[in-house]
Amino acid sequence: MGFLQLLKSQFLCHLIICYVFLASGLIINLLQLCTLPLWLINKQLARRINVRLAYCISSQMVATLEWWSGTECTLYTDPKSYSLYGNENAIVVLNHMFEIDFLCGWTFCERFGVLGSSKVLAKKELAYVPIIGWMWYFLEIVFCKRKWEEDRTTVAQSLQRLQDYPENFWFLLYCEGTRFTPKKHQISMQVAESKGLPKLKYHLLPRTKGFWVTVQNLRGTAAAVYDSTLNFRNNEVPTMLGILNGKKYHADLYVRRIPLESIPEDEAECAAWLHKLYQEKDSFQEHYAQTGRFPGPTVSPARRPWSLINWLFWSCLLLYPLVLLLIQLISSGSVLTIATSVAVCTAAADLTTQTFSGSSLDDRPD
Ligand SMILES: CC/C=C\C/C=C\C/C=C\C/C=C\C/C=C\C/C=C\CCC(=O)SCCNC(=O)CCNC(=O)[C@H](O)C(C)(C)COP(=O)(O)OP(=O)(O)OC[C@H]1O[C@@H](n2cnc3c(N)ncnc32)[C@H](O)[C@@H]1OP(=O)(O)O
Ligand SMILES: CCCCCCCCCCCCCCCCCC(=O)OC[C@@H](O)COP(=O)(O)O
Repeated sequence: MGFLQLLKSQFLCHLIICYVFLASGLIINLLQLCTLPLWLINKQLARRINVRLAYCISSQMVATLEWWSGTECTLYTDPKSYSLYGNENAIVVLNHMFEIDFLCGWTFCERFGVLGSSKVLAKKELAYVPIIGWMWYFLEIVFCKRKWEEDRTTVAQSLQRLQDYPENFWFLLYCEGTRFTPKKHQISMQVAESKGLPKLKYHLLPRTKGFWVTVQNLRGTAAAVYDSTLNFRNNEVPTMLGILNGKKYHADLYVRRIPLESIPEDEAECAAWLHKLYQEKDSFQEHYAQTGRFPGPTVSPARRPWSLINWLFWSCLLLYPLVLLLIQLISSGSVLTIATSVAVCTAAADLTTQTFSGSSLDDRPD
């Protein structure tokens, strides 16, 4: 293990990264709150400011993936579509298999300049997660309760509001609705069988209602669906904790651009179209399992320095008072104060480990 790798695995480094993220995140949430009166006066300006503030939060996680862990992200796509990425609104359909697949998605958003404005159809519970969830409120993220009777109107209304969004955005949809596990897969394939649909090997059966409502309400707003299929080389199982430990992964993303006009408007036809899409996605994963690559040409869009610059800015700003506090603490010589501080840090460390294990964020019953 080299010196740099040893450094990256040190708990103190993890504590610093998390401290900068949490402290800056709460400051940014507060700044976002201050933009509320502006919404009444100039909504578009308020939206643009919030896009930039959100970038300051999400790009820190991207910086951890790109600059700390050095994870490589390769894009398999048609060169004709490539020039459109980042220059139009799009609905992104992504498989949900890995703990960090959203982070890889964010990395591609960063590289195509749409990170601050990127959106997702997220479960309502995530709205209450400090920093990310609160940030999402100001980004007009669409939340669902996964109760169709309620979602059909609330989701449609939230999507309609995006019609005059002043920046290009990608809207992420995990049609599988939850992360892949063998147990969920088994149940989902029983549903497929009962509906007379072909079985999938690498995906859960897609939930079609969210896709249909999204396509219908973003017609005229989004130009295309980006059908995206993600996998990792050499059967890597990437985790947030691995990223924090500086472990380098190799992500491959296969993207097909499908014009929105080619997707059926009728609900049943749209559902059948989505099922067929997932059968195709399954065949791409099979191809990956057999050959170690997706079909078609590859490009590796370069990482940009902004996420690193943003992280360095917040680190300088927030580590300075922390160092001063530490010096004061040690020079106070009080055993009780020092012991209390160590206990608080240990509790924070425990909380971070639990958060990174993802258990609280990812808990739809099988
Ligand atoms: C160039 C680069 C390109 C790309 C880069 C990639 C990405 C970057 C883009 C953007 C990044 C932006 C942000 C990312 C950041 C973070 C993301 C993090 C987290 C968010 C993740 C989530 O929260 S996922 C959970 C929430 N989302 C969803 O659930 C979406 C999918 N669900 C739906 O669409 C649902 O239909 C619904 C939620 C709208 C409603 O759910 P409900 O349960 O009420 O209804 P359903 O229709 O789903 O259920 C009834 C029907 O389902 C059948 N059924 C029953 N059991 C199952 C089963 N196990 N599997 C499948 N189907 C089942 C049932 O039979 C009913 O069938 P009907 O025929 O009667 O409809
Ligand atoms: C700079 C980096 C330092 C970070 C330190 C702090 C870490 C805080 C991390 C918070 C990240 C929150 C991102 C939200 C994304 C969570 C993904 C998720 O939760 O997906 C849910 C789906 O799967 C469905 O779940 P189910 O309920 O169906 O199962």
